[in-house]
Amino acid sequence: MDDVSQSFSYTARRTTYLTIVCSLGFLFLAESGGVALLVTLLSHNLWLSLAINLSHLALCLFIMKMMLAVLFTRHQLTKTALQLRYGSSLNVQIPYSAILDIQPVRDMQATAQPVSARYDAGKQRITACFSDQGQLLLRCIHPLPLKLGRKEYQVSNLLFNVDQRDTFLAQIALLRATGTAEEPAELEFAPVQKSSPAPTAPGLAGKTQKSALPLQKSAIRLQGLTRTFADFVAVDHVQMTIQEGEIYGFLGSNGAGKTTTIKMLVGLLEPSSGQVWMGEYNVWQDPVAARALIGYVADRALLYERLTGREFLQFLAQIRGLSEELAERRITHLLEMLALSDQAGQLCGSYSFGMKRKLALAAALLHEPRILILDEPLNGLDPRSARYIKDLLLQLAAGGTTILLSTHDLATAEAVCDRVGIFHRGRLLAEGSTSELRQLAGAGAADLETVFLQLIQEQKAEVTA
Ligand SMILES: Nc1ncnc2c1ncn2[C@@H]1O[C@H](COP(=O)(O)OP(=O)(O)OP(=O)(O)O)[C@@H](O)[C@H]1O
Repeated sequence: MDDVSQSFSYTARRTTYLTIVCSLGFLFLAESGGVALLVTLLSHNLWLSLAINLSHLALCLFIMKMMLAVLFTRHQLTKTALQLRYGSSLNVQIPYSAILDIQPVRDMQATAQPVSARYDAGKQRITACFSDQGQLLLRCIHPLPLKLGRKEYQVSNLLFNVDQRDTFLAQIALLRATGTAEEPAELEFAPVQKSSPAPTAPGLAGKTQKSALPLQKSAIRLQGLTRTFADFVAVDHVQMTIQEGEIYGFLGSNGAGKTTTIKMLVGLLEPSSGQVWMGEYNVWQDPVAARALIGYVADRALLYERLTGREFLQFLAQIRGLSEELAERRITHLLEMLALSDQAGQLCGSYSFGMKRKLALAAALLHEPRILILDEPLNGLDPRSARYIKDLLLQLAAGGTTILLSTHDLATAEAVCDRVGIFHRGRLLAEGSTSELRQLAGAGAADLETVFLQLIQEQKAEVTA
């Protein structure tokens, strides 16, 4: 087994539990002892009474052992996996790479059940709790075959308790970040270079300056992505890789193909050819798993006009399967963060355009997606809100969220994006950081606007030549 980084027990209410178990054990022992004594007196058979007494004692010890076992809960964080141990029936290892997320919850129902670990086939859940304090719900990316007792089950999520829940979450977040970087064997794709030029950029390939990145997982990958409408090629063999935690901007004039590309990424428009991956999932072969990773804000916000802002978010939280308590906490936080708290009780239909966009962003962030895809996120926002959203995007990316946004606003791209991809007539003309693109465009390109116009000009010249 790997080195144990930290181990967590669960002791809340241990004394109360121990008192209850001991009292019950004592009562059971006294009662069964009385019955055994009665049998001895009535039967006058020494061997029979001895056998009855011994079997009662064995039964008592067995029940006590079962009930006390849960007190020896011990969860360990190793370099690559979380080892969950609860009583004598559950002892499983879950690799960090298999974990979708871990959320604090409070499921009272779970603790109203017997204390032994159990499996719920409907939810594909193992519940290993004996208190509603310090509960965590771990969701797996894929159902995992895990053993409970002697049986193996397909498990999508596990409910368990830990002491020091916040420390546990912080520690596991750290280990997941470092643990995955130490697992090159699990990388779906070879490490790529930050500004690998798009093969669909004739005449420009090789011009971008490459800068090597530390080993990272790709969050989004497009391979030969193409979409035609009748004879018109709206997106033409686009090839790109976006790394985890990167902010990537799609730049391009009207009709360049940005929205069409985004729609294919989020599973709304089927590509004519080519492939798209979100993390390890192919969007068109494994759509449910891929979409679970994404938060998406369309260029036109679609809201339920007859619900209030808060009701709309509550409705989406239910669809996303968030517990009521967690949903309320996140909704309140997001409404505050996006300065919508005062309007949360008003109907969405009465919201201004900018407010609708902010509410759509809150909706996309509800399930804390690993990948955020935003089509023109700053359109229609006042300068203060726009500034606020930009800061928020930087914060999210610093926390590891991958962000892909499309924009016409070159200043935004320059201020926020790690890299930009310039689209023109459905093709990815060039990509790189703004300084790389400036170099690419040659002397005199002082800003992204000059680069953008120059690249498009070059492209026109190439087409006419
Ligand atoms: N459903 C459709 N049927 C036919 N043509 C379409 C369809 N959707 C998009 N197009 C065409 O594909 C091209 C790319 O459109 P897209 O919306 O992707 O551009 P864009 O870069 O997002 O533009 P903008 O910045 O103006 O939003 C356009 O010429 C558009 O007319």
